[in-house]
Amino acid sequence: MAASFVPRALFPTLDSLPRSYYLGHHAAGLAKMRTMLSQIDLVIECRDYRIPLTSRNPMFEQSLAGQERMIVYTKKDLGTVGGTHEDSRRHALLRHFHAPAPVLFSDHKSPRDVRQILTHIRASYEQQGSLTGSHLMIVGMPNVGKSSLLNALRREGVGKGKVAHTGAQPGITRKIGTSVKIIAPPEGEGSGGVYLLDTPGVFIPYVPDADHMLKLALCGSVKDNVIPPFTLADYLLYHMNLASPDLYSHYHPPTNDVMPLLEAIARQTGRLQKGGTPDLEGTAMWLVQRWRNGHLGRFMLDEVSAAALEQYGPAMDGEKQSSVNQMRRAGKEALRVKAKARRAAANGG
Ligand SMILES: Nc1nc2c(ncn2[C@@H]2O[C@H](COP(=O)(O)OP(=O)(O)OP(=O)(O)O)[C@@H](O)[C@H]2O)c(=O)[nH]1
Repeated sequence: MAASFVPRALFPTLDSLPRSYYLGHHAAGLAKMRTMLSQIDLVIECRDYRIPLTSRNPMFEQSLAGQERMIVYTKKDLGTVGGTHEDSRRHALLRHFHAPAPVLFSDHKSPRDVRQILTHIRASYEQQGSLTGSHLMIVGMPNVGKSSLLNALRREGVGKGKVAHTGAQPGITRKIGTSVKIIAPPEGEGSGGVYLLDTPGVFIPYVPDADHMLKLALCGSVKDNVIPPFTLADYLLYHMNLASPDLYSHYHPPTNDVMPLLEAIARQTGRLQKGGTPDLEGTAMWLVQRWRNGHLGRFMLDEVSAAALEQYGPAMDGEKQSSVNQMRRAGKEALRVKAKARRAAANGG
């Protein structure tokens, strides 16, 4: 690495970025989730490990108040190389932060991680002693890995294959599905067992500022057409430089300028348009996708420290409360628009 290279300490504030992100079906999903909570014994709340703070949603937390829940930090493998002292420190802080709710960390491809989650689920089920079985709901931001976890729990729990669709774009799970069995009833008992319900990405990301929006977009919780590809690639470059410019040294020497990096990658990987000009936009999305798949470094986007968690503490300040109200209003408006469109379609336009 060039000794003189100094990474940007801050990413420039981008006032033009959209700060709210809203999908109509989220509102309907959230409303439906609320009506179903009374039949749910345990909520499994998935959060993206790389953004433990940014993935918070006060509105969602309000809806779950008083519900027994378990927090699962998904995509652990993308935020860390694993097994370091730093990981243990971070895990301890997050466990303390969410107490008394149990906190687990998962890579959906790790049978060990999935079995640990199953052990907690089983303990909760046995404690309830329900004869009719235990009903769980899995919730979390779009694209956080809910369906992958559901499939993994089912695979490890009852040895059955994939039921829920997974995908690299947010919003794959659109309808609240039926429940699937993940733990069989005890031997000799016909009824019982543990059933898990998949929900759509009802955990609408809470986006108070551009930095939140960029992190959510980089992690794939916001559709890729919301943030311009160059902005997203530049934001990734900013984080790669903070982690280590060696991450892209194969393509370019350390730089704070994303365009020459994209051009170098486009040429080296053959991403060229007619006439041989580099396809910079396509390369920007390819770069982001490479990172999302763990090929350009595994690092956190949120710094997890006691002070940062304190700042994000459970108390909701005025600003957050007003954001919750805004989201509620946006939700109601989206439902009104949808209902109007349906009425218009029923009346023949
Ligand atoms: N590396 C890694 N990738 C994961 C993990 N969990 C999920 N993914 C990937 O993340 C993407 C989204 O996963 P899904 O399970 O479809 O996410 P979802 O929360 O059900 O998505 P929505 O349907 O949009 O709400 C897929 O490409 C998965 O392969 C994980 O633990 N590690």
